[in-house]
Amino acid sequence: MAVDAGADILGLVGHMPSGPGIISDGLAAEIAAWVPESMETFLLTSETTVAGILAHHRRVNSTALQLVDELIDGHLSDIKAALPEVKLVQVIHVINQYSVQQAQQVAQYVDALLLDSGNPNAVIKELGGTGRVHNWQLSKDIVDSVDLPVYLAGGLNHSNVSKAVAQVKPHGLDLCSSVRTHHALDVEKLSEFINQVKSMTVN
Ligand SMILES: O=C(O)c1ccccc1N[C@@H]1O[C@H](COP(=O)(O)O)[C@@H](O)[C@H]1O
Repeated sequence: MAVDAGADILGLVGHMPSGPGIISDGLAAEIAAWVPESMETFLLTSETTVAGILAHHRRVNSTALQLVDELIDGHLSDIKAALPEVKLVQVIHVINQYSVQQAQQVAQYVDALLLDSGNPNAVIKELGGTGRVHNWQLSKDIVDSVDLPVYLAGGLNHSNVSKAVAQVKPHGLDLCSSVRTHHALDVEKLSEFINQVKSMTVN
């Protein structure tokens, strides 16, 4: 569905404490093996140890790992050393000025950053898929202060995406809630969003 609608990257959402798009590792592996080679597959993992992340990747075999939480043991460079061919994308949940420092600290160890609106400190952690917009000025500060691709996520939809792109100037966009109906991916909403983005780049 997402391939037909014109998406460049497929997000495969692993086990999460919350969020609408979770699928089993078995299904994620099937999708990762099936998509055209030109398409990237981002495995969203909430694992917080190097061993857990490597094991999750072994089960799915995606082209990239989207780390939606912070590591509690080991280091990002251990993951890179073990999986040099896999793109590492660290999610920064943009909350306050500390988020900008956090982004700057991890930037040297990963291939890209993804700025989202979760709350890892909530009783039930929110690690994405919230449908909420965050402070785009902080996101802009991050884009301006790191030298790697930065994706923007968090509450994006067809009516706010032009403003988001104009303000933050991200490398790419990621979204979930606004292209779903009754929790399932809605191809019409996704096509509408992608067409909106494509018309912005043409104009
Ligand atoms: O998609 C999900 O269900 C999900 C669950 C838990 C963590 C991340 C998840 N997806 C990521 O959430 C953001 C965007 O979410 P939204 O548009 O604000 O709803 C994006 O990075 C997705 O990859």
